[in-house]
Amino acid sequence: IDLSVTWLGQTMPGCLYNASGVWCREEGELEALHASAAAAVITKSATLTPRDGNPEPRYCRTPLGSINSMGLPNRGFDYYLDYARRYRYGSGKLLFLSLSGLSLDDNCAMLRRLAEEGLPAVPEVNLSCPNVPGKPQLGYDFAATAEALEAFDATYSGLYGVKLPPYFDPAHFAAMAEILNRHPRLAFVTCINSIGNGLVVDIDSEAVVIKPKDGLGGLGGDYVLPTALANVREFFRLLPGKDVVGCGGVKSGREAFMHILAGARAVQVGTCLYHEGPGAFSRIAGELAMLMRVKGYRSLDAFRGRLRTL
Ligand SMILES: O=C(O)c1[nH]c(=O)[nH]c(=O)c1Cl
Repeated sequence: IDLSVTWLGQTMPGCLYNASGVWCREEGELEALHASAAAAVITKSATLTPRDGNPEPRYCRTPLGSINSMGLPNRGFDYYLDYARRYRYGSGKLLFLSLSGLSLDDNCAMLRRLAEEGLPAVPEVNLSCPNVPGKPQLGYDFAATAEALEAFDATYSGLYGVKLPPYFDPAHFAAMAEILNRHPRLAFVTCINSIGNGLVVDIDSEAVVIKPKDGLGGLGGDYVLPTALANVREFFRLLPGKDVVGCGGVKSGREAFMHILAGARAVQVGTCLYHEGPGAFSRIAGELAMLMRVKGYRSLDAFRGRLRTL
């Protein structure tokens, strides 16, 4: 059973890695991911300067997944760039740097700095952080997204990707695809980020469960799987020549299989990784391999994007 993935001009040993934000803010966490069965590593979304993020409690586990309003706590771009300078690319495990500047200038400054280093690390620009008060999600502003991508192309000459928020309407899928298809070096989109601004209520305390934004936060886990699969399948259809990375609701080989069937090139794990730790990657990979064996598939190419309609 071959779980390897060839994309971005490289071959990584498997198809699973972490969702940005989870188990990837500190170097020790990143090293634990690299040492695990994860096939790649992506860093916590970086801002130009370090951030403490929102007041706690800002993350809560629920029976169906998670809610978070972290507020972009991170060590700042230089910390992750330094890690990228020392990363062992020879392992075959790709390194992605997630960038989430608080302005277009900040995103371009980080892309410019990354371009100057000429490192194999691949940028994934986050268009979808839902938890910085006063900052609407760029990915829901089509004009601003179009402007940003023009600036990214002018700043960064390599391949890059974007992390998209979930969309919920065919007109929005079409509008975003029309914009994304203008950019040949935009090699992949990662679908989806958390479903923004959910509200979890604790009926015993009769209160919300996180402090920021009066309890509003991004949802992950079982809550988001059908929405994640829809975004993967729609953008797989609408973005010829680009890769789609599936993210959302993956907690076993079953959901990883669904994402790949929907068209995902590779699959990220967030909420499940937060709760289980990096051991989740070998478990999920083993379950996926077993599923493929039972179904008679020897590689991911044998079923990627083959979701049947009725
Ligand atoms: O609050 C966060 O840090 C956060 N939380 C999310 O669920 N997605 C994001 O992209 C970010 Cl940047």
